[in-house]
Amino acid sequence: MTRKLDGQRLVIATHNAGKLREISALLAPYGIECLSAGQLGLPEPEETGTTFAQNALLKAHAAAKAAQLPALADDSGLSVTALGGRPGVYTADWAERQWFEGDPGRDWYMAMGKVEGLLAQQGAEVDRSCWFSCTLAIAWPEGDEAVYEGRVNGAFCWPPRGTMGFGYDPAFIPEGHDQSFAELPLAEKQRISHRADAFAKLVAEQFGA
Ligand SMILES: O=c1nc[nH]c2c1ncn2[C@H]1C[C@H](O)[C@@H](COP(=O)(O)OP(=O)(O)OP(=O)(O)O)O1
Ligand SMILES: [Mg+2]
Repeated sequence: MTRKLDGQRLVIATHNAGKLREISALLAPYGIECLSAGQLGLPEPEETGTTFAQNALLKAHAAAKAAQLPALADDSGLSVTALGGRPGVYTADWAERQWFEGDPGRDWYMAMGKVEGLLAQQGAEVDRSCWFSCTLAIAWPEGDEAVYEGRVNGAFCWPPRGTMGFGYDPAFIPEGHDQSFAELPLAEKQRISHRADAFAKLVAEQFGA
């Protein structure tokens, strides 16, 4: 049986401000006090896994152990069909500035441009379909764990559009919409996103009857 959250406090084991905002909003109706990894001064573990689940578990266990509280981590990324699912688990790495110019920090525009560059090599008629994946992992200090996976399909658009959201949002148009995740109101992203899909499964198991 999966362990369930029984206390009020939960560490949100992410150093990404955009994720923290979305996860805190998704948790708001459930009376959970969210403590962020940044707020607690927790280190950012190296993401050595080769799957979203491995990385999410690694981040959740590291935070749970360090804070001695249950912790929720999110590992996510964008997979492009015509690129064989890349960048996938390596989506954040593609945005590392040092990858481009030996300079720490992240540059989403450069990373989206790298995806576009690889797609453009395949010609104007290239399949632009892609999907965002999100794996949420909860870990407890005693070692228990729970994993929830979500996905949203869409198309990679270029040039990027919109100013809301974070990361690759300006280049992603979810299926059934004409606007990118960075143009849609946050409430709509929170209804259909990969994170929302994983979160619905978490809610059903953790907070369900
Ligand atoms: O809704 C999203 N909208 C736009 N971009 C997104 C989204 N969800 C994930 N992404 C991108 C951001 C990052 O490049 C990668 C996740 O990488 P990932 O390692 O899971 O997160 P991260 O390093 O930014 O923060 P942390 O590990 O501290 O949670 O996928
Ligand atoms: Mg990361």
